Amino acid sequence: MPNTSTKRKAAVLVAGSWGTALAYVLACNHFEVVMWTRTEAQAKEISTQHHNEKYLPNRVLPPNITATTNMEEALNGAELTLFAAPSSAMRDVARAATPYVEANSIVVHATKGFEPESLKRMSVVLAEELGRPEAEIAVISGPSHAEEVILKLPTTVVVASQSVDVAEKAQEAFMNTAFRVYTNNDVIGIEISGALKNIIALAAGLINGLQLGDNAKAALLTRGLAEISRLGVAMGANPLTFIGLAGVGDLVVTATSQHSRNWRAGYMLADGTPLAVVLDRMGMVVEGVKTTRAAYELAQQYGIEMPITEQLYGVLFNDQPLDRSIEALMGRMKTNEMNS
Ligand SMILES: NC(=O)c1ccc[n+]([C@@H]2O[C@H](COP(=O)([O-])OP(=O)(O)OC[C@H]3O[C@@H](n4cnc5c(N)ncnc54)[C@H](O)[C@@H]3O)[C@@H](O)[C@H]2O)c1
Ligand SMILES: O=P(O)(O)OC[C@H](O)CO
Repeated sequence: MPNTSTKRKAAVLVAGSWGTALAYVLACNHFEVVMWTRTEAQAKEISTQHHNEKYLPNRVLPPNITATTNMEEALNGAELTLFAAPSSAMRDVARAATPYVEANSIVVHATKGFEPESLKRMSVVLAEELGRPEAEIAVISGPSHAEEVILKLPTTVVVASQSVDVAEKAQEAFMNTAFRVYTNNDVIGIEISGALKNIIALAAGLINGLQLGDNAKAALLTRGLAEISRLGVAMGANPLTFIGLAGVGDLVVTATSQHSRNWRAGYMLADGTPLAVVLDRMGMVVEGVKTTRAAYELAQQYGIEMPITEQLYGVLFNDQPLDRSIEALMGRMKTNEMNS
């Protein structure tokens, strides 16, 4: 059915905390936003009660955000299509959406992670499923907790695409006085920094939980950024991206905020709570867990040293005691700061 409305429409797939917060930004910018969600109950809650209680408790959504479980209804006539699924679900969501994404719709994703088995970046997964050139896909990333975006607290992010036109159209759609959007063309760097900072945020939660002090936290962030950049550059990123909003900006906000699910998961792990119990208690996606495995494997593929990732991998997946990990990091061979 052709969309005869003159209002600009955006589709947001799916309705987790980040999809909902970005839907709110678009709604503030006068888009008619239709979210796609898996369950009728959530679609009804959003469309009729204007709440998404599980993912953004106590927040009222404006009436120009509705939700549906019908993919065609969500995507029909949308000039912008935003994918905000967890990385492990991106391919399935994209595959279900593919027949209905408008040919001229700007495609943006907001996901911070890699596809678990293939280790592919999200724009690669989307390009494969949607049958679009990678160059036409944009990623939105940067220091941005949904809990603050929904309160209209000042937030700055980056939209990256190899296509200047796509990046500028996405910038125009999202930007407002509470939500400042920069453009960038380094999709690889933006996607890698957004994914890998979650590993360091998990480790930061552990450091806080173990009360290892501010010196340790500062060292973690700095050396964390060094290993993120090393892998990123090996994968084709621009090194300068890592000192930008999606790099150091997002690393700081995720590793120092109690809003962060990754930080909170690390904090809970510090007292010995098993990973499965932590994830169950969180009830929301903690991308850093799967990303630790992905980065560990990518580091081996690219021959890159990532000592923090390696130690966290041991803690998460091989029951390595935390004190052994600290010893291993502090007892590494003497080296030059600029080497590794
Ligand atoms: N929450 C934030 O502040 C924030 C900010 C920036 C980026 N992100 C990124 O956005 C992505 C989504 O995170 P979130 O915070 O919205 O997660 P969330 O846990 O709040 O919500 C996840 C949503 O995905 C849905 N979902 C899960 N598996 C699915 C599947 N197989 N098919 C369809 N739907 C599925 C869930 O029902 C839920 O609605 C992550 O990559 C995250 O790193 C989050
Ligand atoms: O809550 P987290 O840990 O998934 O982090 C949220 C955002 O990525 C912060 O920019």
